[in-house]
Amino acid sequence: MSELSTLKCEACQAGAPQIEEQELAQLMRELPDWAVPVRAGVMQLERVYTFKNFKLAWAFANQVAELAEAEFHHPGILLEWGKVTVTWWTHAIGGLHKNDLIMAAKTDALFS
Ligand SMILES: C[C@H](O)[C@H](O)[C@H]1CNC2=NC(N)=NC(=O)C2=N1
Repeated sequence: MSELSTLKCEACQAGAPQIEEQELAQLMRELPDWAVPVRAGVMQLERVYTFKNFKLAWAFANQVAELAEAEFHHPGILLEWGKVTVTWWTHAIGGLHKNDLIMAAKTDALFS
């Protein structure tokens, strides 16, 4: 269990700073299976989880949705046959906040 996954998201509003590059690099060591794409200038965290069939992928997608609602921090979730792609970023700041890394670690904890 990563240390990140034990943390709680902090309330984050527009104007909050994006995570610093150095802290991001350090914390990404706890998220080895996640990529950091930049889309339309927005830095994101993304991981593809694979499953034996659609039903298992669907169940995991639902768990991620429940987690997001519980933390009131929401990802992009792409559900396909045997795959779920989860993308975290903070809409309010148009980039990555430490909350996104916490949520990525919590998402990994659902999968393990
Ligand atoms: C209105 C606004 O979307 C809400 O305050 C919350 C909901 N969930 C959220 N989720 C994410 N990923 N980023 C946000 O900025 C965000 N804001």
